[in-house]
Amino acid sequence: MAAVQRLLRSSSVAAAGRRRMATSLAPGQAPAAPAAAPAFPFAGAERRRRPAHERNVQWVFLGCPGVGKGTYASRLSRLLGVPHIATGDLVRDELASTGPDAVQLKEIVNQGKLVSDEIIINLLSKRLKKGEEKGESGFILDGFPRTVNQAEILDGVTDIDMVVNLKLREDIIVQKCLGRRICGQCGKNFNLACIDVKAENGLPPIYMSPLLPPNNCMSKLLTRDDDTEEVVRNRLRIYNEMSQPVEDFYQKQGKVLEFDLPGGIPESWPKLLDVLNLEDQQEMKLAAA
Ligand SMILES: Nc1ncnc2c1ncn2[C@@H]1O[C@H](COP(=O)(O)OP(=O)(O)O)[C@@H](O)[C@H]1O
Repeated sequence: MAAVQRLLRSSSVAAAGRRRMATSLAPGQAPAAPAAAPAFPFAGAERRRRPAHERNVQWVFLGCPGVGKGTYASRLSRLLGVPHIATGDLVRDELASTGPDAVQLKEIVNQGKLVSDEIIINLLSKRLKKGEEKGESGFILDGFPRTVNQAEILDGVTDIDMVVNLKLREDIIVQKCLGRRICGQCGKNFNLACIDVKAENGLPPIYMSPLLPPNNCMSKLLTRDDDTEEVVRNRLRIYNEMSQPVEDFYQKQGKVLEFDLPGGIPESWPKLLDVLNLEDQQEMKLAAA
């Protein structure tokens, strides 16, 4: 598999995830037992849990709205040959449909609130089922779980190897969210914000260059309806209230890899690969060219 060839270093990432987990458990401490889970419509209790050596990685990306989960999760998914499943994208697809839930969903999303666990689990189940039928193995989840209830449900049906928690200062996150644009034609994401924050109060400086679109996308750029300052601040408040406990949930299982973003993609990507014990051959070829 191309993805496997791209992994130069011998240790598998899933193993790295397991090692990390193992080292954070106290000697003799048993891993937390999976919580009793409400039904996952497709992946019920009867779904077989595949051991890590029989499948690809199963990772979760956590972090505030706009921190860059989508950017790094999709890069890693290409590198590892696993699907990047973003529940925000599943919700937006549903919004764009004429399905019965679309109008009600739009109202919730545009206020920055969370969609009900039932709806989101239903969307995710459908996506996972479709993938399984196509022979997909492993995943990187982005935007799920966002509540402890969702995390417990997920734990009830599958094993998560590692949780990558991306961190960035909140004032920068707001600027980044307000700079986000999507091309209405090709669907690619861009960011017009140029973040240039000087060192202060013991915090390091941060520079993030804008991610500008090519000329042919420039006139087709759209802003998400939920990327206004008021809604972004509401989403951050909801994240701190509902999703912060998800970090604690996985911390207790010893699965969390904390990653403070040092800057934009050119600074952050190689560092992230380094802590994950991965190398991106493609990128190295480009750099050497
Ligand atoms: N796991 C989830 N639980 C509940 N609602 C979700 C979930 N994932 C996505 N949503 C809904 O979709 C919206 C957009 O999600 P996403 O694209 O992940 O946004 P963000 O940029 O805030 O990370 C959220 O504000 C929320 O309304």
